[in-house]
Amino acid sequence: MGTLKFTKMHGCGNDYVYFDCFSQNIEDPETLSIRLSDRHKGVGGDGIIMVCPSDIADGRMRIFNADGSEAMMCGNGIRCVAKFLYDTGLAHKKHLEIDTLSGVKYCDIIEKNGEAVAVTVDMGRAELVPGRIPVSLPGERIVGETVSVAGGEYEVTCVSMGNPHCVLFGGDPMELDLETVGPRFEKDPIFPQGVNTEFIEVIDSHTLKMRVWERGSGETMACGTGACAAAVAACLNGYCKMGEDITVHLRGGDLVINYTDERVRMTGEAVKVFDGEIEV
Ligand SMILES: N[C@H](CCC[C@H](N)C(=O)O)C(=O)O
Repeated sequence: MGTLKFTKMHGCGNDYVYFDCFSQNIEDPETLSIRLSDRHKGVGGDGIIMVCPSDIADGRMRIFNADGSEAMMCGNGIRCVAKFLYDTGLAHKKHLEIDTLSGVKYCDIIEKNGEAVAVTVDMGRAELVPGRIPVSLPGERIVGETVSVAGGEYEVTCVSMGNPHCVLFGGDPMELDLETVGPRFEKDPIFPQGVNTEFIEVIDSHTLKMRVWERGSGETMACGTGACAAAVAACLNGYCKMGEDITVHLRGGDLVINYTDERVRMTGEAVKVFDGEIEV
């Protein structure tokens, strides 16, 4: 038996248990994520995130959903990883490079009184080719297409931000029975690796309201890659304009997204809640 030091952090209420893996090792992160994500018997969170050393960047992020599955990318998580590296001195730099399973991402720290309070992330290019999302549908891209999915006919736009997203536009997402419809999208066979699903109300050409059902974690208070996918989809469907800032209102807070052909940029908070130790 031993102990692991952790830091609880969140971005817009999307909370994870973070581990400094420069100085400690985690044998079985899948099992640990399932155990610690439990909000009654564990620490509580949407998963765990390991902050690891890297030969090619200032650090490397590994993220595990609450069900133990490892994901390719996490937008709220990478902002907190940047904050962790900056605040702890592991990489006390305003411009940080963080390696992920979907490549190196570039982060700019926004600091106040010597601490990182928010981060701007270059999330890279949005991927629209169905086979690379992946989604098993014909065509060069899936934008505003009505398809049979989740037991019904829905108009969807599919985007990868390193992880798969399915975006739908409609009325107030707070009126949705997300517990019922979310898993139906997540597990639908047209998404061979599962999918994160965003339900969007367009408020105006610069503002979206979003609710999300995340692959491997269920409803979360926010999803950074999901907000990026939603802004990309809003531009592709003509609700918003490329190159202009789009504010996405999520249940846990706001993110500002800017989408161009070359890259998607996201800005949002990164918050430390507490440090702790856990017996393993
Ligand atoms: N559930 C996601 C990973 C977490 C993404 C989300 N929390 C974010 O902030 O981007 C997946 O399996 O692709």
